[in-house]
Amino acid sequence: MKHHKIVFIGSGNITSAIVSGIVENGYPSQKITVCAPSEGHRGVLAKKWGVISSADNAAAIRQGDVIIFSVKPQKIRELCQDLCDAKIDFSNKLILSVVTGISISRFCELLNTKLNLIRMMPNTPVRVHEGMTALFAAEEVNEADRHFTTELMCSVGKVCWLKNEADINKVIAVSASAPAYFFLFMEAIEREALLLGFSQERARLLVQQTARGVCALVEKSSALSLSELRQQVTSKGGTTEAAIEFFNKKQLFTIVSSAMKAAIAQAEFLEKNTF
Ligand SMILES: NC(=O)C1=CN([C@@H]2O[C@H](COP(=O)(O)OP(=O)(O)OC[C@H]3O[C@@H](n4cnc5c(N)ncnc54)[C@H](O)[C@@H]3O)[C@@H](O)[C@H]2O)C=CC1
Ligand SMILES: O=C(O)[C@@H]1CCC=N1
Repeated sequence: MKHHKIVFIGSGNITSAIVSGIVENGYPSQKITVCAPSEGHRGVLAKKWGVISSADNAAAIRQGDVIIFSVKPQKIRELCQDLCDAKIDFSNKLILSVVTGISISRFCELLNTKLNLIRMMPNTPVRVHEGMTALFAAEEVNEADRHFTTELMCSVGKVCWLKNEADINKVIAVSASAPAYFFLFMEAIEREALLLGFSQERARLLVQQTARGVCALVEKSSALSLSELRQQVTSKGGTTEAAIEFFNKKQLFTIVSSAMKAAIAQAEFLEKNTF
């Protein structure tokens, strides 16, 4: 992989996960700058991974080849206004954005220029090189930039390219927000294990190792559907059946469907109402 100078604008959760993942996998830390107004997270990243840290977005962007926007959507307008005031030339840079709810056309409008922009929707497991990242590029983005972005994110997990920008909002519901759904489910099982009298350490082990085993089994069993794997655990008249029947009675599928629709609706709301 080419080692371009990468500048992250925003040093929060997802930047931290990507930076940790790519540096651990050999991306040279001195080719990475992390920006944020306050020392906090960027200081931690600089100390832990040896990346460069800066409070000056404009100066960092000027010397960067690849700029990754990684701030909350609510911050983007003010940020772009500052960058417009600084009269930055974006023409020879690859712009990557993980920002939810900001379309390519909106970004160009806010920065008042055409951008060589790829939207990325990663998830926090990039931290352990097991991320899932969806990508969408504007038509004019060249093959070399698409290739660099694919390689960068493949170094911390799997990548898929989307044909429609609108699918970014769907991917948020399916894979970007989804780690939180799995954590929530694990939390619920862990909490009940504690109430059943297991120690914190034992409860965590039981939940964690089960989740790990489930993922490994799913990966090894590509010929079986998820439903078939579930049925292999569920004996007629047995314990699992009793639990699954309860989930079904409470309409777990409807709950999950409504939750995912809520995530998509929020992405669409942010698209329309961030400004
Ligand atoms: N956390 C996640 O799992 C994922 C987040 N995203 C998206 O990534 C973006 C960032 O999310 P998080 O990292 O979770 O948020 P966060 O709140 O943890 O981090 C935001 C960062 O932006 C910085 N910031 C705020 N204003 C700034 C400015 N003017 N200039 C430079 N930096 C500034 C903050 O100091 C902070 O470091 C959001 O748009 C989110 O939707 C996308 C995929 C997954
Ligand atoms: O909750 C959020 O808005 C971001 C987008 C995907 C994961 N976290």
